[in-house]
Amino acid sequence: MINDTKKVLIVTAVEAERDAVLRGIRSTGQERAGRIDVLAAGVGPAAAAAGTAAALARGSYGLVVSAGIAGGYAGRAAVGELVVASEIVAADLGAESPEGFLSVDELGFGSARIAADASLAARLAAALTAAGLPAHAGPVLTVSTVTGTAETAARLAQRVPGAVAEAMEGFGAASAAKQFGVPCAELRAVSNPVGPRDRGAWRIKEALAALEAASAAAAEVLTS
Ligand SMILES: O=C(O)c1cccc(C(=O)CC[C@H]2O[C@@H](n3cnc4c(=O)[nH]cnc43)[C@H](O)[C@@H]2O)c1
Repeated sequence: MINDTKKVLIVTAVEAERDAVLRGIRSTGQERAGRIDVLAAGVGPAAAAAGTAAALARGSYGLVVSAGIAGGYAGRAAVGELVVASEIVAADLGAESPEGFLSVDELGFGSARIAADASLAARLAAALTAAGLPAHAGPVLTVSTVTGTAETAARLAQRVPGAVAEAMEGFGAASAAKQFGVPCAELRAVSNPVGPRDRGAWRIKEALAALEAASAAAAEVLTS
């Protein structure tokens, strides 16, 4: 925790993710659990931003963590593995043009990238690895539409070299944290490969179990 008088806010999309995070944190002890609030704010960047901003306005938090399940990019993060964001990238925020995609950075409207707290991200990845959980650090993309074709997967992987995973809330939570001057992180468990849509192949139970284990392993780093 960056400021030990303040609490940690973990933001998930859905209640199943929130419950997995809470199970993991509570397994490490009540005192630690009392220093972390976990909020299910809804699916997508707008819900995450609104929910995170409302919580930050109400409470006194020193860190925001976007957490949940995610799609993993081929060769970067496999189903059941964890990812820790080095940066959180709004990968589809911009404009199409005949010459290709233009990011908001190129359009001159701010930035589609928010850096995660680098020291925290490194300590998180190390804690997961030390607990025997496979973890990969790199850019985590935020998309408003779940990737469902090999073409889109390839395009996004090319747009953000080194991308390890995609989800739908990180940039929203991180934008709210940035507005409040609070550092942020993103921690996800991979439920599916990014690529041609096959919802039946999503391993949600396995990913939620990995998220629970990761939350237990991460609790000390988040609160110290
Ligand atoms: O049906 C269930 O039991 C269930 C339990 C937990 C979570 C879910 C979700 O559908 C969560 C949606 C959430 O997952 C993220 N996600 C997962 N894979 C991807 C992906 O390939 N691309 C983008 N986002 C992904 C995302 O953050 C959604 O909010 C269901």
